[in-house]
Amino acid sequence: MTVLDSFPALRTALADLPGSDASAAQAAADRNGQLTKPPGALGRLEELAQWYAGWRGDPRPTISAPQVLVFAGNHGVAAQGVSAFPAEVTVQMVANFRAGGAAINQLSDLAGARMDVHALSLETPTADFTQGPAMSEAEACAAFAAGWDAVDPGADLLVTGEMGIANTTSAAAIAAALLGGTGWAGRGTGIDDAGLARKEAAVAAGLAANPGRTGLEVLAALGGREIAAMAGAIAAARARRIPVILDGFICGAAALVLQAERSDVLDHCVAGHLSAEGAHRRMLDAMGKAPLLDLGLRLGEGSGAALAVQVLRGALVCHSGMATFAEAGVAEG
Ligand SMILES: Cc1cc2ncn([C@H]3O[C@H](COP(=O)(O)O)[C@@H](O)[C@H]3O)c2cc1C
Ligand SMILES: O=C(O)c1cccnc1
Repeated sequence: MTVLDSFPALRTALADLPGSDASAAQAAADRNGQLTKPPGALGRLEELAQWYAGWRGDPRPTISAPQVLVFAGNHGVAAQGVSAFPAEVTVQMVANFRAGGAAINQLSDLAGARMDVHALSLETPTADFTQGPAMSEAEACAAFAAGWDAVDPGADLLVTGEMGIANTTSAAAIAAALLGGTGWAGRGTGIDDAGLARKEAAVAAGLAANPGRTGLEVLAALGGREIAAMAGAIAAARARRIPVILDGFICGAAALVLQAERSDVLDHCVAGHLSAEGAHRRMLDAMGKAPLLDLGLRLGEGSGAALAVQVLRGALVCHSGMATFAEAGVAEG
């Protein structure tokens, strides 16, 4: 049982995470070189298949048990008028997820994924970070641990998604604190110009009220429970060698927190898509990740990542199912 009750304990857990299986990745690369296609003709699909093979320790893998995790949390900073929607929408959408009515329900079904929804203390929003830390260390650790424990050890692929009105403000503040610069706030649910100005002011106030923090301290100071839980789930997936497809801007903020703690911690993750939230590209650049899809989505919930499961599946059905030149009697170039 991994102990996750303090930041030092979380740091120990992150330091202990395993790496990819180099011999499985090499065997997959060798197989890729023998498949009936011109070298490199499947583009990024080839790289994806080898990456997945390495993490699963299987040179010829398939995806049979994907899991989609949706975490929900409420944010004190919503009181600053930073979302186009009221905070009650968070709990209402949790009911919608449970009834099967949200976009992520449809996309999880399409991906053949198990989908679990975890509502995290919705009746107790985080504190408004423009005034001080959003969460205590204990609260942040509890949410991280909830995310860690939510990962199905039998899953062979993980998508992490979220729901939390005002969480694009929280994600922007995390990015600003960890990466520096300005312009991290975007339109989120579709806020107007006055709202965007309030959002930028809230991010600036959050940084001023929570100075000099790094990694997990930033998560507690400016994050939310669903963001902490996504960070915990992404880390737990690596502990079990389960590859992760990252979703949009908010999921990206959770990933950034982990990266700030350990620079190579996201090696088991790919970026599912480029969100229409303006600063997502900058965030992905900082992670060194190129998105698989670019469809103008700005929903969250794990939606873009769930769609990208199909791309990864495409990579693996080719890699694992194709004939070699020798098997098919096709002449090599
Ligand atoms: C009906 C509805 C469903 C959603 N599903 C995801 N989000 C997305 O919007 C929120 C972030 O945007 P902001 O920071 O502007 O509040 C998050 O809950 C995110 O998951 C939704 C938002 C709404 C309104
Ligand atoms: O990219 C995201 O995750 C996102 C963008 C806008 C609103 N909700 C989520």
